[in-house]
Amino acid sequence: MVQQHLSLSRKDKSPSMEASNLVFDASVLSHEHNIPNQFIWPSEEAPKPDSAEELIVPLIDLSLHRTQESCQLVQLVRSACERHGFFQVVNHGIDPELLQQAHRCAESFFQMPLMEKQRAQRRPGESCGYASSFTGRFASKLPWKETLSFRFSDQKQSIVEDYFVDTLGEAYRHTGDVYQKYCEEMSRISLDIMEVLGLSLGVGPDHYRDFFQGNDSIMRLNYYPPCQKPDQTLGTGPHCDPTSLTILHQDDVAGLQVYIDGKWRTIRPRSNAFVVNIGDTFMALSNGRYKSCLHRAVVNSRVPRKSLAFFLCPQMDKVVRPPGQLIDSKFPRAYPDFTWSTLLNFTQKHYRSDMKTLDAFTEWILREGQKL
Ligand SMILES: C=C1C[C@]23C[C@H]1CC[C@H]2[C@]1(C)CCC[C@@](C)(C(=O)O)[C@H]1[C@@H]3C(=O)O
Ligand SMILES: O=C(O)CCC(=O)C(=O)O
Ligand SMILES: [Fe+2]
Repeated sequence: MVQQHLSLSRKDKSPSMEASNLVFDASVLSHEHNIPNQFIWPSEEAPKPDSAEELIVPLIDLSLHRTQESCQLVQLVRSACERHGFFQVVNHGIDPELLQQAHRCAESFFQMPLMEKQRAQRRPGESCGYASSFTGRFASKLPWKETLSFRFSDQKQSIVEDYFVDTLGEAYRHTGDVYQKYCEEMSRISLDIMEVLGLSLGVGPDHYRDFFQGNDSIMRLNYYPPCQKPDQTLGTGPHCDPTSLTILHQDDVAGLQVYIDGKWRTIRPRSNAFVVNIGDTFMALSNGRYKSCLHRAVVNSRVPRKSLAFFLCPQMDKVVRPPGQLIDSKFPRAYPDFTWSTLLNFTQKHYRSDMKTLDAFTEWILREGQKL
């Protein structure tokens, strides 16, 4: 049976899941030269002052999928996903005006006073809402960022627009409409990418597309205010996304870094491209053939940085299990069956997502008998 609500006693929680009493008000802290200790990361995790080299990841022309030239695209995707799980998509058909509006609406939201943003305050244990850093959620290694997260469902017509109007009022209908359209576009290109991933793994174009039909995804607006000590903190700490596929658009400020061959490397922003990466759930769906790779976001002392992240997730109770064709003696079953609902709960209530989430989760479900 699927365990929907995991009850966790306090003693089960790791110290990093404890809350701090701090308030992160970016309008004050971005000018502060002495940043609070809770934002200072240990030196082995803090970014080095020398700038990271650029990581060149393949540019996938999405307009070529379902054409005779798709063969080349499929090969590029396969080699990127076997190596590190990062690639970019261009010619995706997303209206540049919609993209611009999505950035503008994020800018307007985050520039409002803290009190106004807190009307959408994220509640403990929930993955949606506004968070000014994660002061109420974690005690140390706090991220230098503000986020606004909300749910998108392929099956609920105006879920995003309703979220904005219900949480922030009628004045946010336009913003809600922009993100509703943006998420619909993200969902559309996710399914196209799923076709390419299916072909690249030899299971055909429909297998993963069908699996993610009716997806129940998470959209997150990330806002990284300037920080006067950018070498001591991180905007988003090192982690692998627990979700299935992430489609990220960065504004024109660099900050995304991927850990490859023992080094942090930057993926520079390109206004016409989305950065796509494989998450832990897709790694499990590919039976470990495709990598969910460690990445982070750094901050700078001069300008704010924004990124828009669409985290593709399956329906909550869908069983995450790789297709039979991907299980053989070279690739025996790598992870047990699980549901996205259980993994999401694990990351929100029990374990702070990092580079080891999937292994920690696997051990946990086997130990706790949360298996299906
Ligand atoms: C399901 C999710 C949890 C996080 C948001 C989405 C996908 C990525 C996860 C996250 C970004 C990984 C790094 C740590 C985290 C706490 C963060 O810094 O935002 C993670 C998100 C979260 O748990 O809120
Ligand atoms: O802001 C970025 O560039 C990356 C953010 C990220 O990795 C995330 O939100 O999961
Ligand atoms: Fe991420």
